[in-house]
Amino acid sequence: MHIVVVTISDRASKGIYEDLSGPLIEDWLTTAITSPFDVTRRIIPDGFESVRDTLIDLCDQERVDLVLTTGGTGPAPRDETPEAMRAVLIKELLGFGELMRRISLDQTPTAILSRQTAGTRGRTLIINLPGKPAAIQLCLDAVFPAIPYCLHLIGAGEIETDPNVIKSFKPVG
Ligand SMILES: Nc1ncnc2c1ncn2[C@@H]1O[C@H](COP(=O)(O)OP(=O)(O)OP(=O)(O)O)[C@@H](O)[C@H]1O
Ligand SMILES: Nc1nc2c(c(=O)[nH]1)N[C@H]1C(S)=C(S)[C@@H](COP(=O)(O)O)O[C@H]1N2
Repeated sequence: MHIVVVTISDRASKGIYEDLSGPLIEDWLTTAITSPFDVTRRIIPDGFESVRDTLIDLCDQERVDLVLTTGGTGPAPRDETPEAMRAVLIKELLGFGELMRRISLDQTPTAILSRQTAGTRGRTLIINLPGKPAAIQLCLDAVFPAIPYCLHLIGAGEIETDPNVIKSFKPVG
């Protein structure tokens, strides 16, 4: 199970501020997943080509099972993560963005500004999270119960979670 966390931020990629969201995602995964996996992190600038080329490389060359991105989902001119996703995904999974926006509204009214989405390309599942560190745990707690089954359905690696942290749901039969 190979997982890659991609932080998408002009300023974090230039070292103007420290990337907090990428490490938060890695820590969350380490707490929640009990089966063998490895996780690597990348930090890239915002922008359509930057995000598209990174995601295609991770899916088609690196054959990563799960890609979690953070940042670039808002309405600002340089926020082009959703446009890049549209160029990369073969199947969009709209429920991920819908659930994360719904749950995030309890935290902030600006949750509706995130255009985060998810989907698959080959045997890779890609999920966007907002850039704000405060969004990470909330969004992962919300959507992760469905991720092991999704990975199973697309023929990616199998994943087990600690039921005290995340109860994965797998339909029987
Ligand atoms: N990866 C991150 N680590 C730490 N803080 C972050 C991260 N991403 C976003 N933030 C925080 O959330 C704020 C808003 O994030 P947003 O993604 O809108 O940044 P931005 O204004 O588009 O600029 P940039 O893309 O250069 O980070 C940032 O100013 C920063 O304080
Ligand atoms: N849970 C949660 N979702 C959130 C936020 C947040 O603080 N918590 N910030 C919102 C804000 S202010 C913006 S602009 C959008 C897009 O952020 P991004 O461009 O960093 O991805 O995510 C939104 N979703």
